Amino acid sequence: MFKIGLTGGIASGKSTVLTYFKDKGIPYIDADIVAREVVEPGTKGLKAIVDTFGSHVLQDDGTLNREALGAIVFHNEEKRQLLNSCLKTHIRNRILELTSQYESVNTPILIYDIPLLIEGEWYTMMDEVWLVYVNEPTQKDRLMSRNGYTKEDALARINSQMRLDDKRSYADLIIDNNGTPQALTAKLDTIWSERLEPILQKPQ
Ligand SMILES: CC(C)(COP(=O)(O)OP(=O)(O)OC[C@H]1O[C@@H](n2cnc3c(N)ncnc32)[C@H](O)[C@@H]1O)[C@@H](O)C(=O)NCCC(=O)NCCS
Ligand SMILES: Nc1ncnc2c1ncn2[C@@H]1O[C@H](COP(=O)(O)OP(=O)(O)OP(=O)(O)O)[C@@H](O)[C@H]1O
Repeated sequence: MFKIGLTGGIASGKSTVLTYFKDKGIPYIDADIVAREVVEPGTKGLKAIVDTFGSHVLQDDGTLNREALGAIVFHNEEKRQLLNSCLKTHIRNRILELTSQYESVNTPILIYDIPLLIEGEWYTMMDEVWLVYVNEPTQKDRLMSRNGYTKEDALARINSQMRLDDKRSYADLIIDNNGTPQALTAKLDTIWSERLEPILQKPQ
């Protein structure tokens, strides 16, 4: 199974790139979805968060108050590390479990969308790392308009991740997404025909 680790920074365009390949029928694992699964009510992940941060990060219905927790962890490095340690093992185990399931049915290509692929050292298990790259002003503008964040909130989130420029040296392929959506699609068409179709055409 050919494993592609798709990464970038917050709002750099990973989901947009992933959607292109999803539409081509390529299986994927989305770490943001896994990170939501492992904090559903009744999970060990949610218990670890409540034990660490207190029950005020829960909503009345017992689900995680993501906004409240985000407001804490994206403005405080130490608290963010605490959150990471609450969830790291649960996220890791679930991603490895899903990987085995895809492996067992001879999936030819699996794409992992993992925002913290480099920081979390996931890149070591990938055959290729693809970085969706944007410059910081574009990243900030897209994040502000997608999430309605203030400039300060957008920068707090961007600064809580490794700089995109520092991620470049880990990448086998850099997908520049500073241009228009049409320019991105044209790049993805080339990647599809030059890199992925040949793998799919090989006898499995
Ligand atoms: C703090 C939380 C509750 C905020 O939730 P919210 O719905 O506002 O954001 P969402 O989960 O959609 O994440 C948006 C983006 O923030 C970035 N991000 C999320 N967690 C982190 C983190 N711990 N460190 C740096 N960036 C992060 C990622 O780029 C992600 O794509 C949530 O992000 C969370 O539970 N994070 C910890 C889990 C984690 O590490 N996720 C990253 C995937 S491996
Ligand atoms: N080339 C582009 N031109 C203009 N807007 C774009 C482009 N690519 C993506 N966007 C927009 O930028 C925002 C961020 O993109 P996307 O959600 O794909 O990023 P992401 O890396 O998956 O973010 P996150 O890590 O927060 O999940 C979205 O609103 C998306 O529609």
